[in-house]
Amino acid sequence: MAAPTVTLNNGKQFPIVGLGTWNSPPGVVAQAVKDAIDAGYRHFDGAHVYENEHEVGEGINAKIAEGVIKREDVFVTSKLWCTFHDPKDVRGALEHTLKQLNLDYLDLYLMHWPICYQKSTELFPKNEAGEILHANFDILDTYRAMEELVDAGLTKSIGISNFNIKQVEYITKNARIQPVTNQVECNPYLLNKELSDFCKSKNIVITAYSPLGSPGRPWATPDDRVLLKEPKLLEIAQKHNKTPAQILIRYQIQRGHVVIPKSVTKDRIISNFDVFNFTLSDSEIKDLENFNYTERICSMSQDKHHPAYPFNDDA
Ligand SMILES: NC(=O)C1=CN([C@@H]2O[C@H](COP(=O)(O)OP(=O)(O)OC[C@H]3O[C@@H](n4cnc5c(N)ncnc54)[C@H](OP(=O)(O)O)[C@@H]3O)[C@@H](O)[C@H]2O)C=CC1
Ligand SMILES: O=C1CO[C@H](CO)[C@@H](O)[C@@H]1O
Repeated sequence: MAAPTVTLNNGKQFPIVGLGTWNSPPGVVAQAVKDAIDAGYRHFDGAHVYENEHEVGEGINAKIAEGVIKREDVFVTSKLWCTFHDPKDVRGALEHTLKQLNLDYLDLYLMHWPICYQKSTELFPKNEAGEILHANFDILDTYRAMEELVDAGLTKSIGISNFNIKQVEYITKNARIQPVTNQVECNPYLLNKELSDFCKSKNIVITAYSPLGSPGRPWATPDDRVLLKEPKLLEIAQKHNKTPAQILIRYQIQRGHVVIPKSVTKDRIISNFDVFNFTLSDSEIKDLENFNYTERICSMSQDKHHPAYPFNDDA
């Protein structure tokens, strides 16, 4: 089955379901990418900070070499990490990612966070007291350096991630090249309605990350509520003869979002893509949105004093 897409504000096609790759270990992720391509995925979400881009590229290139896909058939996303916000470091960061992926261009490059750190070989540079070494580049200056990457043909599109409404507005009002997406956490524990509506009004697609509640995140504790085990979700899944994960992925699609579930498990990779043959009713969606529990998985709380920290207005 051809991968269903949405049309971005620059006319490019963005496959609605992509494979997430955070916490996909080296030694495993190349096979996951290959399994995903065989299952019909044409969209891969990566980042410098995931430290596995070399293998993500290996998986993609293996399938190109086999003749299963051509480069132009897949949509490859990466993200500018917080240590490279200085406009003069932006191009080098993308070139490094392309080298890791062994690709000539990206389809989409996102500013991973509006917050930024001092340039470093460490991903999270810290002082001796263990505090993050923040930097203070204006997100618009960093974004303008990303616009030049489109001009240079190094990426087809650019976008943002973890930006709040004010930050999205600041970029859209001043950008020469509009961001195509804002990639943000979204699942029934974090609905992000206002942000989603605002982005829609600006013709910016929401890409929903941690759609399954990120059960494998490194800091999950036994006391955390587990989205995939919510009784109402299990009931809806049973009714449709679908898995709870398929219901959560379908929920994002019906909100008009693009969605990037991560898995390195072949049968999950396959079933997470089998979400285009059923529809949730309005009342089922209401039930999913009524779990009465709010959780932010990626809060980056160590950065809450940075002037561009996006979640200080959150309840
Ligand atoms: N822009 C940003 O700041 C962020 C972006 N992201 C992106 O979004 C992607 C997805 O989010 P992520 O936080 O990884 O979490 P997800 O919500 O996608 O959950 C992934 C976890 O769910 C498990 N899983 C996958 N499919 C199923 C299934 N069918 N049934 C049961 N369990 C399942 C996976 O296990 P297993 O792999 O073992 O099968 C893994 O432990 C990331 O991988 C990354 O690409 C994520 C966080 C922040
Ligand atoms: O994409 C992400 C996953 O992990 C990172 C932390 O290690 C987050 O900062 C980030 O948003």
